[in-house]
Amino acid sequence: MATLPVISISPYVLKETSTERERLATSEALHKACRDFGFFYLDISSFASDAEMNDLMGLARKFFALPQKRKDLISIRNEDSVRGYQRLKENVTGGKADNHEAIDLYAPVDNPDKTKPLWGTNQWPSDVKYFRSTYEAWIEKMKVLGMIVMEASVLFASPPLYQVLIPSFFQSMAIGLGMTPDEWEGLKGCVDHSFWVMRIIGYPPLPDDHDGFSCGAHKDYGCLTFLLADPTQDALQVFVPRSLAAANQMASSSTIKLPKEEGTSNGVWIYANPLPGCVVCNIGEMWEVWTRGMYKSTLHRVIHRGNNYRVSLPFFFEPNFDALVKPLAAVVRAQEASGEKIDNDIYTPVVYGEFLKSKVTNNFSETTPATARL
Ligand SMILES: O=C(O)CCC(=O)C(=O)O
Ligand SMILES: [Fe+2]
Repeated sequence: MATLPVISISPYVLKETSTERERLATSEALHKACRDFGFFYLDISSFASDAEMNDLMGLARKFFALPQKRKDLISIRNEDSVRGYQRLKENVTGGKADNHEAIDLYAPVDNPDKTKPLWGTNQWPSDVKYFRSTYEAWIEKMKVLGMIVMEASVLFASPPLYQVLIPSFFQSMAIGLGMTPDEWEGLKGCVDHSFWVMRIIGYPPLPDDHDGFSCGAHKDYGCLTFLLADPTQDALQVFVPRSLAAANQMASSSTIKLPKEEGTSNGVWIYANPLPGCVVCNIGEMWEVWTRGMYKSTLHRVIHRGNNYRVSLPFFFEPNFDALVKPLAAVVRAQEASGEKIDNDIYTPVVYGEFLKSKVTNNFSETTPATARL
């Protein structure tokens, strides 16, 4: 059975030795995957080693194995209610407690003030040696990867348009979604101080009587997610419209009615099991706004019923906190040229930080869980 697309980023990582044809093939594959699924495997073996990834996993496991009291020392309740450690079931998605615990780290801010949502200071476990330095190094790498993938994916978003309108740029690598170089600079300026998020998540097996999921169905908020997960099988599920799953011969774990935010047709949940050397990559809601729906931000969830303790490490490469995210002129040109009818009201401009705040401040009180999705 087919899986989500697998795309190697190595032609962009090893730019000196790759050919333009290889880079274009990667760009085209990224564009198609973002357009069709919003989810794919990114082979990063040319960019990060197995040893690095294993170290991150090992440190996370050491932290989660600590006594509850030691973990609570860095509780989100000491801080701005999002930075730090959340106990099992403290995270809520769609009104239901998620069966996971996690450390959440956010981009550091100037003049931190923990009374302001999202504006506190990160909390690092002092009980696990090398935790901070190892994760800081990984975060720096993921920021670089974010920029590489952004540039690589915008290249091919509407090739026919840029071949027709700006043929002189056809050989150039800086064109993007039919973007002029200035437009690409503008988009880069929306992500060059990414308000990134790193989550270190631990999932005990989901009890049969738990009213909810390991992580309930949601879309990611921002730009690009790079998820490194341990080898546990059949935990992360991605929602794919039925026709697309059938056309790609994808196995489904279950069939359900499409969730209401996705429309009314049927869809299936397919597994996104980890592949060696790869992160699972998906796009967040800001890409949907930038591309007026050309790129899909896809629902996903985690149901971990196995009997091991699963660890996953998503890094969210997000827009700048103050970035104004609005449909890209190049996409509007492409959609108008193709005569596509787009409902503009769905994709109204949004300042990323405001959008994020509205997502995470739903439940800022002592008695209710501190963070919530959807
Ligand atoms: O643990 C996973 O596989 C996915 C977690 C996730 O989707 C998230 O934290 O946004
Ligand atoms: Fe997610």
